[in-house]
Amino acid sequence: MAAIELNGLTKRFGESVTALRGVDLRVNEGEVFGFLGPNGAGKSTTINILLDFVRPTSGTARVLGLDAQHDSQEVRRRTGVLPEGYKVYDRLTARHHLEFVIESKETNDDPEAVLERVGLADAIDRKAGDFSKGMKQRLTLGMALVGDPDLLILDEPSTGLDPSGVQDVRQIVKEEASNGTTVFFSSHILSQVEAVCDRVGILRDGELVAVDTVDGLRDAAGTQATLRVVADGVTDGAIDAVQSLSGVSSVTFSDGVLTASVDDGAKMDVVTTLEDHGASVSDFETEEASLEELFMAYTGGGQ
Ligand SMILES: Nc1ncnc2c1ncn2[C@@H]1O[C@H](COP(=O)(O)OP(=O)(O)OP(=O)(O)O)[C@@H](O)[C@H]1O
Repeated sequence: MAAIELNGLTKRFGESVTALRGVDLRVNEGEVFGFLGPNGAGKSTTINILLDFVRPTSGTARVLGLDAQHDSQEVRRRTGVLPEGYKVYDRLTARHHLEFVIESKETNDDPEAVLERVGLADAIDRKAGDFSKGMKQRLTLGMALVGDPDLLILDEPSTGLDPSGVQDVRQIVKEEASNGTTVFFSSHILSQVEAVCDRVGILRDGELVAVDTVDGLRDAAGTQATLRVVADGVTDGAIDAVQSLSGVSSVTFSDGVLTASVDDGAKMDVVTTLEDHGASVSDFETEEASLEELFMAYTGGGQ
């Protein structure tokens, strides 16, 4: 069974805005899936349809094998959600917020243990209205974790978080996934997405333009890796020879380091060509295209 299954999902707002255009997507159970796209691409609209906060114009959405519209209560009971821009209740404490979710989900979580996980145990009896932006976000994440959900939907979970908060989110996503929870999350922090996701989907202007592992996206986009070679005795002739290799571009040499953009198969050609021209190579490394570069390649810019 798929944890999330979208078929031909289309959403129009009024006459002029089409937020989603026939999106088909299958997210497997237990998968950590990163949902990416520039501002306004349709990520939140998709998430809102999964939770029946928004109704699609056409197409279907199934969540945990249930119909997102007809079975929305059951979907929400089994799903933990961190919605975009959630407003806390200013006069209620962190404990009260959690008790509210624990009651409505009819679970027996310990509020203190949940807040411990999100780094907020010390503030358990403080009013949420006095919390910083990051503390509010931590509280909202804690609320999403209540009841050991089968599916976690996190819309921009790292908004407002400091670096240690970003790391906490990463850790929690990993823990949840290792317990079999499916995690579906949108984020503009692509290094974080790359670190935790099994697969990513890239939405552009309401259309899903890519769904794959990060490695698969690299292969499909044909992006080149950056190769750096530390070598002595590199002559102009050696540099020219490297430059003329197929699958190699943007060759520069300074301070004893030759840098080049290379296709997958051309890395060793660069090293052997340098050696054939009398250079002595002491070290080399390659850096694959980052998810950020891939994102740019698939969307033409903008996060
Ligand atoms: N309630 C609404 N009424 C009218 N238009 C809407 C509504 N909700 C979303 N839209 C429009 O739908 C499009 C997709 O918006 P959405 O919020 O889903 O994007 P997003 O990918 O989540 O963006 P961001 O990264 O900025 O959060 C945008 O053009 C937005 O203006």
